[in-house]
Order: sequence, then C-alpha cells, then structure tokens
Amino acid sequence: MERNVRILGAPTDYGANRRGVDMGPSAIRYAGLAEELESAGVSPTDAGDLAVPHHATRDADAGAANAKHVQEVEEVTTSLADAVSTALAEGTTPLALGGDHSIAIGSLVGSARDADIGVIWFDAHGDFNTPSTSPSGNVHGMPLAAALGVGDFAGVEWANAAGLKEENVAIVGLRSVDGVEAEAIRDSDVTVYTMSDIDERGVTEVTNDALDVATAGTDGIHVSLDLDWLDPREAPGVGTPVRGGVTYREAHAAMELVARSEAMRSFELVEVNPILDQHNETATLATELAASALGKRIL
Ligand SMILES: NC(=[NH2+])NCCC[C@H](N)C(=O)O
Ligand SMILES: [Mn+2]
Ligand SMILES: [Mn+2]
Repeated sequence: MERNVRILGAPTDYGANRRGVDMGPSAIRYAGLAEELESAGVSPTDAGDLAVPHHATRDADAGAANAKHVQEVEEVTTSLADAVSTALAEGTTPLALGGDHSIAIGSLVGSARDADIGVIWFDAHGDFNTPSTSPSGNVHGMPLAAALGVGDFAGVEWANAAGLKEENVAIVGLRSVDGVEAEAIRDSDVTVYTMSDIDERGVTEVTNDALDVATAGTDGIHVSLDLDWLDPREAPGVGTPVRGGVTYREAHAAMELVARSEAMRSFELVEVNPILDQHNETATLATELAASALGKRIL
C-alpha cells in the first residue's frame, strides 16, 4: 500500500541561539520536498505551517536563562504533538519540518500518544541537557531528555513522551556533548553510537544495531534527523556545526536501512538554517535524505 506522508511545518527558532532556522520549512519546501517524496513512491500532502508566537523583540522576552523561551517551545510542541497524533490516527506518516530541534518534543509526544515507540536520533549532539545542566539555556539541546522525563523534566507533562523507554532510544553519530550531559547519557539506558563507532564498524552495522534497539518490542519508530549529523562540508546550513560528521553516502546508506526496516511511523528534519546555508544545499540534502528514508530506490 502506498504510504501517505503529511508534511507539518514547524517554523520556530525559539530553541536555538542563532536566528534563521525558523525559515527551514520554506527552504525545504522550495528545495523540492514534495517532488522528491513522489520520486520515492509516497504521496505527500502539505498541511502547511503551525502557528508560532511572534515577539517584536526576542532576547528581552527570553524568559528563564536556563531554558530560554520555554513558554514558546511548550506552545509550539503542544500543537505539533496534536498534529502528529492526528496525522497518525488518519493513517498518514507525519513528517515535521523544523525549526530547531526543540520541535522533537512535539513529535515524540504526538507519536507516543497511542503507541509504544522507539527512537533513532541522528545527530552530532546528544540533546540530553536539562535546564540545570545546559551551558547555553537553549532548549534545542534538551529535547531527548525532555521527552524521556530526565532530571528537571520528570513529571513535566507537556514535554514527556508517555511510555517512551530509554531502552528503545538510540543516538547515532554523537561527537559533541557537554560535561554533565555526558554523565546523564552514561547514567541512562539510552544506547549511543558515536562517530568512533561508525569509524570502526561502519554506518551500516551501526544503523542496523540502532534499528534493533528502537524496534525491540515497540509498535514503530520515530526518526529524528538533525542535519548537523552530517559533516559541515555536506551540510553547512546549520546553527551548531561540528566537524567530523557522516558523509553524503553514509547518510543515504543509513536512511535506506531505515526504509528497508519499514518501522518508521513518524519523521522529522530539523536544524536547517537558510541564513547559514549556501544556495539551499542543506535543505536540498534534507529532501534527498527524506526520500531515501521513505524508500527511494535507483532501480
Ligand atoms: N539540536 C542541536 N543542534 N543541539 C545543539 C546543542 C548544543 C549544546 N549541547 C547545548 O546544549 O546548547
Ligand atoms: Mn545537533
Ligand atoms: Mn539536535
């Protein structure tokens, strides 16, 4: 049966320091997302953009220094969670377009609402900070901890993805982690595959292991793809680039394994920042990787 994909734009940069990632949904659409998805044999429907609160000033309205704009993040992720769970209930695969990575809280809450899910987090970063451990106060460094209810996020209902188990979460491509954040990840039951693991074992074996972790006993998986997972040479248009990421080919290989698993129930592309990009190449890359994850084949 043909897969119907529902595109959900989440044009927010409240979770990030550098402005511009709120233009990600437009950039990804203009790069030809719908056509790319059609070439993968899926039918996309574009549900447009979620409403994001607007401020005339930003820094002055940031709120708590240890969790900047958390009010706005709550608002956006709550509506994204509803849109994701509605998309799933109506038999479509939600594809959220960020926006910064804080939107993952909404994707995870929505995807976990009526199912037991696993998660693969393709990212240079762990995004496992909490307000008390974050060096920056930027919520895009916290969504995984938020959804799992780690530390300060315990019992924070709007942020916790009900029933999501650390045992079913895999981070792939990690190469930048803060001190206390690293301890929290080590103390958790989340499985981490660093770039060194990819160097040693190859992206295929690592991704297959991550798929095993995320699918074990679950109804399906959420795939969160932060474009800074790739090397900045391939994906320059991101706010927090880190050298030493995966190549274009490695990224496609991983996405093709995601497609082959047929386990993906929800998906997101985050952290594309057109202001920092060159000729929309990072957005274009995002569309190509989405097509691979949704089953595009050469022949
Ligand atoms: N989704 C991202 N790009 N996250 C970057 C997080 C960077 C850093 N660890 C922080 O907490 O601020
Ligand atoms: Mn990242
Ligand atoms: Mn991230």
